[in-house]
Amino acid sequence: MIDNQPQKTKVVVAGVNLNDPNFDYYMTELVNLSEANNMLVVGQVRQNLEQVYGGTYFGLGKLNEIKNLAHGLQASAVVLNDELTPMQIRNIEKITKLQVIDRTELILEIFANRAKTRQAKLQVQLARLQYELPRLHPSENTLDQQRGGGSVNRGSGESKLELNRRTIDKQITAIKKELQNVATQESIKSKRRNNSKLPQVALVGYTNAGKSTTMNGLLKAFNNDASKEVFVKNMLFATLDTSVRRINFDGTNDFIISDTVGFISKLPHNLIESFKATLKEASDADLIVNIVDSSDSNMLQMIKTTQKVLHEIGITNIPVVTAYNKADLTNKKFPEIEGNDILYSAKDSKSIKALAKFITKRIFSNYKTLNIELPLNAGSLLSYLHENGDVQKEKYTDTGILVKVKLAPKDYSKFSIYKQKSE
Ligand SMILES: Nc1nc2c(ncn2[C@@H]2O[C@H](COP(=O)(O)OP(=O)(O)OP(=O)(O)O)[C@@H](O)[C@H]2O)c(=O)[nH]1
Ligand SMILES: [Mg+2]
Repeated sequence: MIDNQPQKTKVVVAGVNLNDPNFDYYMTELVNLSEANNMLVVGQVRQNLEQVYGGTYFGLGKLNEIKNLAHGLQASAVVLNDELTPMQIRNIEKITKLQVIDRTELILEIFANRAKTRQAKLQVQLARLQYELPRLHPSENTLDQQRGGGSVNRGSGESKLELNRRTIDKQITAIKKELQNVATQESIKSKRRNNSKLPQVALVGYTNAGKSTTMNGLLKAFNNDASKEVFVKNMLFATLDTSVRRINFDGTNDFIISDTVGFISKLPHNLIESFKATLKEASDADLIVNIVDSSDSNMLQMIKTTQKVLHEIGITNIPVVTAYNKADLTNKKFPEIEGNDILYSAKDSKSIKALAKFITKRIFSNYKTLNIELPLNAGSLLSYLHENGDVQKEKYTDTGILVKVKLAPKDYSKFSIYKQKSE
């Protein structure tokens, strides 16, 4: 049989611990990320420091330890747990004679390999160029085919560097423009959905927690259309886009459900920025379902990571429920609901039904009826209510417009200032 598996690159992972209680967890993630990038982790090195060395990140003794370990184990690269400065990377390469890959570059590379749609590809390309731009260096000039060292070539190197910068700047502008076009098309679609008044539920969470499997389980049980199913795979960042489906769990209440890109700690800032359009469904949601792999020993850190990323993308005041998935891999009884938590397995049909009920109850129980009096000249507010709520009564009086309307929580708080004094 022919082995089609590409040869794995042997690497050593290394990190500096600045007294961080989560350091072990970050190193575990780094190993998983390296493996997701087709690398074989053969060794680990760590150094406890009060602060990193400005020029070399690690101390010199530690760098020699990394060099000797890697050479002994035939590793060709060292993967580092932080985003390093270009100078630190160059110095470590010089001292260790190893290829140096920092955490940001590693994540960008995985995303680049996984991206399938035009939007995802553009988003990753943008983040990569933004990462590379400040890292251009005269001696590492990609346009300069004949690399020359020393002072003789410096002049030409610098002008080529300028040229390189301008080329990348131009590429960045072009990609941003194209992304804007894609985003406009997406936002038209999303506006159409918003105008249909349907509540939106976003499945979010740590990568590989089972968001897409959950989405498929729900679609299979309640939608019956196999063509609507999304991609599932046991690997980090299987999903890099947002899939949106209309669904109905109880025969009366339709809503929109979305599955999106998974999270991990220390997601590169540029990447989050570039993926904001993809994450828009989550920021517009009425309910966030944080899906967690309950069989993983790092479950608590994974929940915290998701909360942190949600905060970074500006999602702070949307109700969140936690769905503890993969209960079949634990010895706990499931499905089980407790307050805003559910323990379930996306692969178990009884669980999927319980999850559907759990979600339906939470989105629709949040809806409230409000009796308000709008000013007579507030026609635009009234049309907003017609578009976004269920207007049950509307009466013009001498002093204003009396309206009885059923609203989602986000609109409820906006309109409570118009509350009728006496009802
Ligand atoms: N045993 C078990 N495996 C599950 C369950 N849910 C999901 N999985 C598996 O977990 C792996 C990841 O599932 P996905 O649904 O792709 O996870 P995801 O959260 O969408 O991951 P990303 O898109 O990479 O962020 C797959 O191999 C699934 O088959 C579950 O309830 N039990
Ligand atoms: Mg997925």
